[in-house]
Amino acid sequence: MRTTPGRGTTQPTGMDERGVPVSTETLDLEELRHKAVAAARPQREEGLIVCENLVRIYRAEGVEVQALQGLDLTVADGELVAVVGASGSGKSTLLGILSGQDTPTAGAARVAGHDLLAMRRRERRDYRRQVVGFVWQQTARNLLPYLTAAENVMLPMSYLKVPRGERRARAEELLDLLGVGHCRHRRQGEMSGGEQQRVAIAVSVANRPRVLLADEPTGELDTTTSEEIFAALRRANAELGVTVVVVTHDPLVSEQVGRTVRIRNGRTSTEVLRAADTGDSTEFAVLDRHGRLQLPREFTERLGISRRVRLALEHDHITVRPDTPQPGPAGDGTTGGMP
Ligand SMILES: Nc1ncnc2c1ncn2[C@@H]1O[C@H](COP(=O)(O)OP(=O)(O)OP(=O)(O)O)[C@@H](O)[C@H]1O
Repeated sequence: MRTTPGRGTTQPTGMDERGVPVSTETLDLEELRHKAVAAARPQREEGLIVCENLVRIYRAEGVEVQALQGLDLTVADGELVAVVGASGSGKSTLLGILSGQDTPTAGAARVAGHDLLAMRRRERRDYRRQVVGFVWQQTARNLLPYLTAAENVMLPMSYLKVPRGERRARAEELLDLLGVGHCRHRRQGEMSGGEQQRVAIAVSVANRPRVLLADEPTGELDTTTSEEIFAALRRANAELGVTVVVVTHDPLVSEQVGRTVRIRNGRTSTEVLRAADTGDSTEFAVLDRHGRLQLPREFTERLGISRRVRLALEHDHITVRPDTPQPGPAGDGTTGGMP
């Protein structure tokens, strides 16, 4: 006998494993609860960094801003990935979450086995000291002005109580690796912007983090100096094995790194992969785990696509067409489409 939904009356219809009578309504609710939990549970994906359906909503003075709207991103151990996107697309928000400075509103984010939504204070502190390193855009923000370059690199190691001799040796090794060994005795004001950023990279990797996060590290630099910074990031990635995620506005970045991920409206939309041997780049649309993809605005505007499209499965591709037929280029009545 079923209960009437919403009435609050429950009729015993069976026994649970302890022999306690269970109503149909209880069973239904239990089942629904299990289903909801299973649906919300992210599918485990391999990767050093795994973001699934990441949402970050800011609330300020009664106004809500959805900075991340279900972002998926997987970065393998040892990768160097650039994140690009228009201003306000959510790049810094993503980096703030990955660095452990901010927590997402919903979704899942794991970095090197740390669940970024569940971290308590102590784990978060250790995570920020040892698992991730950070380089900011503002050169002045990365270094303490009254310390020399070598002292700046040694500082994070002192938090982990690394012996002084070891600290000095590693600082010198890192500064040499990044091409700024000549700056070891200089203070911030005695170095160029590019040198300061390379010292900042040395500081960020001093404690051997698994991940290096850089937010617009070339934002205040000219093109040549920017290339030096990307070369330093590639060096840190190749020689130290640190996984690098760099947010940038630099339009030429896809020539500097193997993988460039574009964020649009708080979600990953496209990726450019660059072949290591030929240097050829190919752009892909990103398909999320629900099969959703974002069509490039220039395509949809060109074909007047706004709310709906027609999909057709061909033997080796899918066509996406406007819901109303468009005249072909030669006025031949064929429809415009996107193979
Ligand atoms: N603390 C905050 N409070 C309210 N809204 C915020 C806050 N931080 C960011 N936002 C909003 O969230 C959205 C994403 O911001 P975010 O800084 O992540 O973008 P971005 O892609 O890094 O932009 P930019 O390239 O200009 O730095 C924007 O609409 C921004 O106004």
